[in-house]
Amino acid sequence: MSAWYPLLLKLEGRKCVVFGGGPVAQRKAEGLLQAKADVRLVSPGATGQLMEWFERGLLRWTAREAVEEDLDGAVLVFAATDRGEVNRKLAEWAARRGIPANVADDGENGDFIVPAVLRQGGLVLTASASGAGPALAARIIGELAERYGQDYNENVEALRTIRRIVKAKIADQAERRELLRAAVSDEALTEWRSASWLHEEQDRLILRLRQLADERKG
Ligand SMILES: C[C@@]1(CC(=O)O)C2=NC(=C\c3[nH]c(c(CCC(=O)O)c3CC(=O)O)Cc3[nH]c(c(CC(=O)O)c3CCC(=O)O)/C=C3\N/C(=C\2)[C@@H](CCC(=O)O)[C@]3(C)CC(=O)O)/[C@H]1CCC(=O)O
Ligand SMILES: NC(=O)c1ccc[n+]([C@@H]2O[C@H](COP(=O)([O-])OP(=O)(O)OC[C@H]3O[C@@H](n4cnc5c(N)ncnc54)[C@H](O)[C@@H]3O)[C@@H](O)[C@H]2O)c1
Repeated sequence: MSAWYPLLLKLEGRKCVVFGGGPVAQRKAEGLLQAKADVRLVSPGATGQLMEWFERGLLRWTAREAVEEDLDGAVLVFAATDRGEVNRKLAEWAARRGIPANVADDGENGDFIVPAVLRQGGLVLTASASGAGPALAARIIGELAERYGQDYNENVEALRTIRRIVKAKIADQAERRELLRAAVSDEALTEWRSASWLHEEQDRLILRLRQLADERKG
C-alpha cells in the first residue's frame, strides 16, 4: 500500500483533463468544478449530468476517444474510462509529460487518489482509507456531514475575520496561538455566529478571547 500524502490543491483556472464520461468521471468533474478548475472532458459518451454541465458552458467536452495531445498543458489527468488498457496508457502519457495522473480502476498505479469530501464553505473535510475502502471513506464523510452542518459556513468566515484581527493586534506568537485556539471552542463558535460587532470592535474581541483562553486554562 502506498503512503499517500494529503494536500489541498489550488486549481482555479488550471486545465484538468478527465477521460471517460461515466459516473466516476462525473464525480471527478464535479469536484474539479467546485475548485473552479478549467475542466476538459474527453470521452465518446457522457452522463446526462456531464452533458448538462457542458451545455451550460461549465466544462469543455471533446466527444471522441483519448489521444495523447489531449494532455497538452494539463496540470492533472484523470483516467476514468471503463477500459483498463486505455487508463494505463493515459497514465503512461501523463508520466512522460510529468503530469500527475489519477487512475480510477487501479488507484495504486496512479500518482494521486481522490478522497471523499465534505465542503462546508471554507471548511473542507476529507476522508481516505488509502484505496482499501472507498465506501468506508464515503461513510465517514456522511457521518461528519451530520456533525459539521451549515453553521460551519458562518464559523469559517467569522474565524477568518478573528484571525486577521488577532494577527494584526497580537505580536507575541504564544499568546496568538492561545487566543486562536480559544476562538474555536464550541462555546466560542456559537458566540461568533451572532456577533455582528466582530469587525468593528476589535478591542472587545481581544478582551473576550482572553477571557475564553483563561477559562480554558481554568
Ligand atoms: C472517495 C471517492 C471519491 C471520488 O471518486 O470522487 C472514491 N471512490 C468513491 C466511491 C466508490 N468507489 C468504488 C465504490 C464501490 C465499493 C467498493 O468497491 O469499495 C465506491 C462507493 C460508492 O459508490 O458508494 C469502487 C472503486 N473505487 C476504486 C476502485 C479501483 C481500485 O480499487 O483501485 C473501485 C473498484 C471498481 C471495480 O469494481 O472495479 C478506486 C478509488 N476510488 C477512490 C475514491 C480512490 C480511493 C479513495 C480512498 O480510499 O481514499 C481510488 C483508489 C482512485 C480514485 O478514484 O481516486 C468516492 C466516494 C465519494 C462519495 O460518495 O463521497
Ligand atoms: N475510482 C472510483 O471511484 C471507481 C468507482 C467505480 C468504478 N470504478 C472503475 O472506473 C471505471 C469507470 O467507471 P464508470 O462507472 O464511470 O464507467 P462507465 O462504463 O459508466 O463509463 C465509461 C466511460 O468511458 C468512456 N470511454 C471508453 N473508452 C474511452 C476512450 N478510449 N477514451 C475516452 N473515454 C472512453 C465511455 O464513453 C464511457 O463514458 C470502471 O470500469 C471501474 O473499473 C472506479
